[in-house]
Amino acid sequence: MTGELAVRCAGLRHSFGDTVAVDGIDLRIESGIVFGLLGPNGAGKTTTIRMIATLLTAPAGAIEVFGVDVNRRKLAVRRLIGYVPQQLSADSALTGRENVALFARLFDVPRAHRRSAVEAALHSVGLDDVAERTAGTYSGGMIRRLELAQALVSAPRLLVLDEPTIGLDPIARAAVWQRIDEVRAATGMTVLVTTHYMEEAARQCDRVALMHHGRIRNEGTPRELCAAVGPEATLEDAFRAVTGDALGDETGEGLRDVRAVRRVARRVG
Ligand SMILES: Nc1ncnc2c1ncn2[C@@H]1O[C@H](COP(=O)(O)OP(=O)(O)OP(=O)(O)O)[C@@H](O)[C@H]1O
Repeated sequence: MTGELAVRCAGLRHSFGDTVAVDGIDLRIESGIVFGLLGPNGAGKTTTIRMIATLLTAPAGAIEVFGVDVNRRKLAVRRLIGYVPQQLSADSALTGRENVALFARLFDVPRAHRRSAVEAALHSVGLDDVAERTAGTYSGGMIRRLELAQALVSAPRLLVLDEPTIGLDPIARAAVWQRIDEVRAATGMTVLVTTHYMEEAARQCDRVALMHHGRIRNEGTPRELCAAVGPEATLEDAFRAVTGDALGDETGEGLRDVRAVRRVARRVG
């Protein structure tokens, strides 16, 4: 580990009207790690990462990505980041290859390298064989891997994933993480992921922050956070210990109430 910071946030806030979504967050994410932002629906995770990914302006607070100021140099930051949103970002009418090529253009991959970058991204997620099929014919797990390829095509130093495995079966979830792990091993890419799958976070994340009502309530390695609660404690226990309630429920859906499907239904091509 180099000690270089991939992300630094200080005093980050955001409100939607009267709703305070993010209420003064400080974060330091070291380069090269997988960092998990955990919490129930409505905790403020998506709002936080959208500000880090330059998609939402931070009205208060400072954010730097690899030392670059997000508020002042949005375009420079965008070149460093691959972002996989919770909402569907693949076009079901385009082939897998066309979808990735579109992102290569959008993210300014130099024309001379575009074709090889697209092929490398498709290969890295194991979709080479189906690249000529329209995305509308893909399974949920394949769509998620296609979206990963879209985010990876610009060779980001920071990959930001919003609930990357929501609604996927265990095999598809494992496949998504396997691909992420392989790219990390090859490139040293940093990963920032939001999730409310606590077991997955315990397995995949080097460090996690527990978020509740717009604030970070605790941060550390999964092992540290669990050990602080008890010898047999899980991350869910660690979460309960800091929030003091039955796992959040900030929007009426509990932490355990995993939405069965992605927010936007897949169009069938
Ligand atoms: N565009 C918006 N307009 C109004 N309120 C919003 C908007 N986006 C988020 N909120 C509210 O801000 C709060 C934080 O939402 P956010 O989506 O950041 O939480 P989250 O932890 O990512 O949860 P989820 O997993 O459900 O997305 C919630 O109360 C939510 O209803």
